[in-house]
Amino acid sequence: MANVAVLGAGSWGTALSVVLADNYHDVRLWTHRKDQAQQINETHHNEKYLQEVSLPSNIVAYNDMEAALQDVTAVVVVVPTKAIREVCQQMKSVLSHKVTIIHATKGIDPDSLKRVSEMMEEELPDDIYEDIVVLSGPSHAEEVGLRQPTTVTVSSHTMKEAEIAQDLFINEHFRVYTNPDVVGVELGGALKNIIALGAGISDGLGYGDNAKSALITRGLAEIARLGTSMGANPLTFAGLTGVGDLIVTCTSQHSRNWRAGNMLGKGYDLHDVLEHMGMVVEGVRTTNAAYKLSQSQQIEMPITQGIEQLLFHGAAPKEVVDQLMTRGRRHEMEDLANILGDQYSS
Ligand SMILES: NC(=O)C1=CN([C@@H]2O[C@H](COP(=O)(O)OP(=O)(O)OC[C@H]3O[C@@H](n4cnc5c(N)ncnc54)[C@H](OP(=O)(O)O)[C@@H]3O)[C@@H](O)[C@H]2O)C=CC1
Ligand SMILES: O=C(CO)COP(=O)(O)O
Repeated sequence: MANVAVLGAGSWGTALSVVLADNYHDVRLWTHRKDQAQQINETHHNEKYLQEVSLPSNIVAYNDMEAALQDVTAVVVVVPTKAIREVCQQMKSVLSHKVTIIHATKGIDPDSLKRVSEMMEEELPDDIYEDIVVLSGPSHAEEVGLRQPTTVTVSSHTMKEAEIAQDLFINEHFRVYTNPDVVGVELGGALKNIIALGAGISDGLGYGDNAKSALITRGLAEIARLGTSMGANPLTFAGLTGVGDLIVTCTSQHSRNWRAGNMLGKGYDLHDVLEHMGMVVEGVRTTNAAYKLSQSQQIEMPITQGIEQLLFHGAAPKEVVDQLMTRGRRHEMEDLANILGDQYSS
């Protein structure tokens, strides 16, 4: 059994700690809030996130990162995308031995346009890890915390590191696959949040299942279009971290992105929506990142473009839907063949 640090005591860090604790690892759940660490250790509940889940005694909360990282063999980073660089800098200042590093964050940085593992590689010295492992897939913390059946994928350039992560997490409730396509796994998990905002907006406007299915399907096409242009394998988007995560995030009321979109569709203002959520809604910043990438790579992403207009330029939800529905005519097979490559062209 291993000593594992989980950096980030939000919903997902807490749920992943439960999986690791169920596998008999000693889990150090690090939080940047001293009062939260104390509260978790006293009550064995995380009162702010995932309150209903009772935490096993082999999860101990820490506020001191140096103490949390002492003698660990693996570190799981689960903070919002915007905190990744800061947390890596803190890690770098106190970690001197080699560990397996896994991240479970889903986003793209709108300033540097980097994926999370790329930002981590920029911030961390390469002598403290072999490779960064990405953990992604359809996995709402609320269900994982209740030990409901869940499947995820771990990905790294070296299979050995992905398999170490697979061994740490896999159990009878939490099935872990491996996939070597880091770019595809990471982009699928980040970009689906944009489409989930769209699905929530559609539901908030009172549109039905036809509209949502259209968003999921055409959303997948634009995710795969940008993804393959950035080096992803198109097959990855047919897997758990592609269509799998897209389905769960667009259809589950656990999804923060869906819920935020739903309020936007009902006419609430973005600032008020984010205040109300009180948890990270990654799709907002990632929409801006993906929009900028689509512009620089000249990739057509009409749904992302519409959501960018709605979030940041005052477009009304109904106006965005009207624009999407009245675009020029398209040939579906040509679109799909373009994503898959020449061998599929008719
Ligand atoms: N929730 C889920 O079901 C899933 C989430 N994810 C991904 O996991 C990532 C984290 O999400 P989630 O846990 O749900 O988010 P939450 O909003 O539930 O929690 C975020 C946590 O990160 C902490 N945090 C924020 N900024 C910093 C910082 N600078 N330094 C240290 N800690 C910080 C927050 O602290 P504070 O309380 O002080 O704000 C909070 O504890 C996201 O990228 C999300 O997309 C992936 C799969 C499932
Ligand atoms: O990534 C998730 C499920 O796989 C969580 O999505 P939300 O951030 O929208 O809740």
